[in-house]
Amino acid sequence: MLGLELFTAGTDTTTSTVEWAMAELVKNKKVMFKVREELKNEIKTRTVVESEVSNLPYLNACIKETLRLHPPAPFLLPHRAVQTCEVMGYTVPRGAQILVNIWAIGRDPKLWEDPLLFKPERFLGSNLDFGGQDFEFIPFGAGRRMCPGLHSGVKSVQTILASLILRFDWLLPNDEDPVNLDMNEKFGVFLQKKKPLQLIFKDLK
Ligand code: HEM
Repeated sequence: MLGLELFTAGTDTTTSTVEWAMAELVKNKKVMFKVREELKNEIKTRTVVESEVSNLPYLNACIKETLRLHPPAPFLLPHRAVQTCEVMGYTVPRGAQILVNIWAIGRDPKLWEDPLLFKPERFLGSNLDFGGQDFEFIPFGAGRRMCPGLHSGVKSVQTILASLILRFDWLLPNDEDPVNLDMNEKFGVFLQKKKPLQLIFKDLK
């Protein structure tokens, strides 16, 4: 049972993050160029292994920026108040169900400059991390019930993206202009791309 829970909690979240990151990279050619350059400089093997992906600041900034704009669990998981408390002048009664809208927090113009733009640079040279301490950015939740799969999830996303970026050029079918790529979302427990991303991979050699 635990294995099944870990499997379901870990797969949709990880694949959704990879899909949104790929969509943003296809759409933002300059970002893709920079991330590919970083990977070419740092990774010398043809097959990327997990131990190689930890020191890739720009790739990591791209992953953070993806999770800011497209958190796979847009309301976290439902929580319940264990006791009555006051939050910003509101009374939250004991037993109330709490949904935290991290999708909206990630796009709040009071917290983020140009919130709707995909700008990984905003995370470079910043200590802002998804470890649950910075409440403006909690794609893995925070506190006792935060995601136990954070490290393995991030490692998987890093390794998958690094492998695909280094090895292939990514093209949209029918010569579609990436600028017009459909970025609409389908809301649910997990946030998915409404139109699944389709790409053609061309071997970079
Ligand atoms: C990019 C990948 C992932 C993201 C963004 C993500 C995000 C989240 C979020 C937001 C929560 C709810 C936290 C809260 O409500 O405070 C959660 C819970 C959970 N995640 Fe992940 N997750 C990811 C990968 C994984 C992986 C790989 C695993 C397992 C191997 C996993 C296992 C779990 C489990 C078991 C819970 C429930 C924890 C509890 O209720 O105490 N997750 N995750």
